[in-house]
Amino acid sequence: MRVQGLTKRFGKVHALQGVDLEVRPGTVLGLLGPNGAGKTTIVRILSTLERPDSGTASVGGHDVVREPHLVRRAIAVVGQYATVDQGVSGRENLYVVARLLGLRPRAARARAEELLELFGLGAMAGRAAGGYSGGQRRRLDLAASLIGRPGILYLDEPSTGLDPHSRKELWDLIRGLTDDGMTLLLTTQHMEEAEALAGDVVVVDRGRVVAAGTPKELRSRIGGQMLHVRTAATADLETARSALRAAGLAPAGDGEDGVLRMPLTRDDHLTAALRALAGADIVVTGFETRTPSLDEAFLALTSVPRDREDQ
Ligand SMILES: Nc1ncnc2c1ncn2[C@@H]1O[C@H](COP(=O)(O)OP(=O)(O)OP(=O)(O)O)[C@@H](O)[C@H]1O
Repeated sequence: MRVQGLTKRFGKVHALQGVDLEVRPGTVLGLLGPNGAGKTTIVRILSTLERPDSGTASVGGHDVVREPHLVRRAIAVVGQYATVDQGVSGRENLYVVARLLGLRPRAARARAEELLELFGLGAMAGRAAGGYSGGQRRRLDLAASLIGRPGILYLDEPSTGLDPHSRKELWDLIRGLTDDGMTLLLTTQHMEEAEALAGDVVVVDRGRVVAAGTPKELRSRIGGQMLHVRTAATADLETARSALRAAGLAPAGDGEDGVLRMPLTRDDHLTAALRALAGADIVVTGFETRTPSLDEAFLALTSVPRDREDQ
């Protein structure tokens, strides 16, 4: 899969502003970014559901604009919301998809059984899919997408809404797919998911690639420690943020949970932060350094200051 200089506008919204990325055959690329970053737009273009305004994209060697039918033949897409028919059994769901893809009844039945087994759905195969748990439904959806043996699979936020146990089960299944040589493009908002599944990660924010590398490289890029600042009054967090920015520092995230976070990428950052906060007219109730979590690393990568937006 190769994407070069992809742009896409929806009215005034610049959803993609020149995206480049590449997924090598047999690997998993994690496409990471916050809400509205442009992930779904990239996947929709690569699925031939949307045309780019400019730039090129090819999938399995086929251009998405000039050879959409060949692209569609090579891929399968698993969305955020299960597409299974809730009224019929898991077995029936897979059988119907297999028949729609042109398999004869006997081959369709065999393929359905094979996938039910592979995805640990054998025991509930005869029950209506509407009664399945979230994790079971997601597994059925994944199984349905694999019936035609696609070489390339797009997974859109595969574990959203699943509990930790079901999420791990799903991750194991997804890992198994690449052992069989499949190429995967995975979109997610969670660094943890990208690290669990993807060899390479591309971070997009506001329609641009802001970082690319292995999950480990991205985590190390923000340096060793993270500063956490709390203030007595919530409104003071904004004052603290402005004071840090004015001192040339780069606080990250929206402070939604009452904590302002900032990566400490240089030795003098901590002293500079102390000075900036001491000079602001606020009551600081917490000031501590921590090893960053993966999500904090991600936040730091996607926190482009507002004044640099859309330049
Ligand atoms: N059909 C559309 N019409 C208008 N605006 C759109 C359309 N599709 C996407 N957008 C806008 O383009 C931007 C990128 O959206 P996109 O859905 O690609 O983001 P995303 O990274 O997938 O977000 P999420 O994680 O929330 O799914 C957003 O500002 C969105 O509102």
